[in-house]
Amino acid sequence: MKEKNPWHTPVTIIITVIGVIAIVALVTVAVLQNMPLLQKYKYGIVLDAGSSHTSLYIYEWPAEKDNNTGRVEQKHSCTVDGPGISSYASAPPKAGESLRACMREAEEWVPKKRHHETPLYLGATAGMRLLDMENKVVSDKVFEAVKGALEKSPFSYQGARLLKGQEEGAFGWVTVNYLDDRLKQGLETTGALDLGGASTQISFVSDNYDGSESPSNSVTFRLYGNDYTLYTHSFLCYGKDQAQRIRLAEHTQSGPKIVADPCSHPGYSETKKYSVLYDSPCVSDRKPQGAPETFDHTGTGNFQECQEVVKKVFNFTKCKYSQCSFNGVFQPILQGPFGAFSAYYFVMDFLNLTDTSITLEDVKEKLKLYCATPWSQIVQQHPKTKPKYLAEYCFSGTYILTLLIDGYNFTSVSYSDIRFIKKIKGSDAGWTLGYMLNLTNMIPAEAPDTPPLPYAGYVSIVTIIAVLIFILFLVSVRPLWPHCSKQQQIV
Ligand SMILES: O=P(O)(O)OP(=O)(O)OP(=O)(O)OC[C@H]1O[C@@H](n2cnc3c(O)ncnc32)[C@H](O)[C@@H]1O
Repeated sequence: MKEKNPWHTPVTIIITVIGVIAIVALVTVAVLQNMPLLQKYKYGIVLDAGSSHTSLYIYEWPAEKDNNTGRVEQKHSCTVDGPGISSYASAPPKAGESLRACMREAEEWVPKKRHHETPLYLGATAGMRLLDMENKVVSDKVFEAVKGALEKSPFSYQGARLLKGQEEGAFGWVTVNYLDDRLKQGLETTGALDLGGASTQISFVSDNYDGSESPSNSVTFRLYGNDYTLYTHSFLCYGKDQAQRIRLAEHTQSGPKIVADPCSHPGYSETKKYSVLYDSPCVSDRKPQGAPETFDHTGTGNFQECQEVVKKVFNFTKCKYSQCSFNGVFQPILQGPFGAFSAYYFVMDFLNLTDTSITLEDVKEKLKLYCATPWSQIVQQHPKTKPKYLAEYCFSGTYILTLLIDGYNFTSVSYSDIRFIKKIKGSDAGWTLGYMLNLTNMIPAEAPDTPPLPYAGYVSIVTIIAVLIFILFLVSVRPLWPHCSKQQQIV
């Protein structure tokens, strides 16, 4: 006699098989329906036409995300050979030609099938702002030349324009905070310090700034459901190249033949043209009368004296607001942290001073030693560095410290809130990404709705519920089974 297993009846087997098939089908459909699709990307290109040079940035983001809410990252950058487009004032068509190599590179980096839908922007900054002030006709010709070159590309050309200083500052702030994920998460924001060749920008959110005092310094944003009133100011002529001109103009008011410069290394000597030094709207009205054609720019390498000379670049006498930075410009109380990029980074990185936990006293001591180092030794130690940069690091470091401390009122305590940065998560810090995010509406005003569960959670819950339903079903039909009695069967 063998006891027959009640589960081995045909009805039970059929129900079980159907149930298992149903569970497998349900889970498979749930998994397939929600499986991430093969990643496809969209692209955007921005050209930063700066005073010293032009850079091209290619950005990429996942194509399948709704409302373009996927994370945007820098895929590639290309530095255009030669100077900034404003330097082609005497030969505007060359400004357009200069972009050709980087545009060709972009065609290789962006998949061909995406070319026609990839937006292409060019934004020109302080170099073109100065040229525009100096000679509007010529600056228009330079713009025509670059527009002509960009229109010929296979990308979706969206325009080349002059950025306002305020836009440059605000979009730099957007970039830094977007890359740091501070906007999406509604975290306290980071201020942005940008030092270019011809202008410098400071942008930050301060609890004691609501835009009512000096409204021209305020920019308001609503991003991911949060409102921001940003303080921003751009100082034209206070980028490091133009500040160097203003400082040298102070030295050369009497048109001397020899200029003994405390901001250049001892032993440094270079013959320079007065016409070149004063060829900028930042200094052209100060050109000394009856000066010789050239002067000998020699170095004495004295940091303290250099600091004194650099301080003269700023005007601290007048302020019609509750508080000012310099030149009578309103600035609310600083509120950090801050990210300092472009020339702030290039210079402080070269001088090994990006670590802001070093005290300001130590930073000054290091600069003092660096400025006093003979020029021959500097050249020998840095054979690969561009001589133009090398000759100016003592000035540039001194200028950065003076701008931050005397100009913007950073103290020995708040100085440590500054981070000198080049890239954040692989993307360059600068205005270009913020500009593209804004023009493509990629940062929504309201926080996008997100599914209540992540993908893995969703699949797990569907599986568990399916198994539970099946068990429940089996239990509920059990009394109907024909051979489910506890009696033994005689076989
Ligand atoms: O914003 P604007 O004012 O138009 O200027 P830009 O766009 O040309 O300014 P960048 O940020 O590209 O560069 C800022 C300055 O840093 C200089 N620079 C670039 N690389 C450098 C390096 O490695 N060392 C020192 N200086 C550098 C450059 O010549 C500029 O004077």
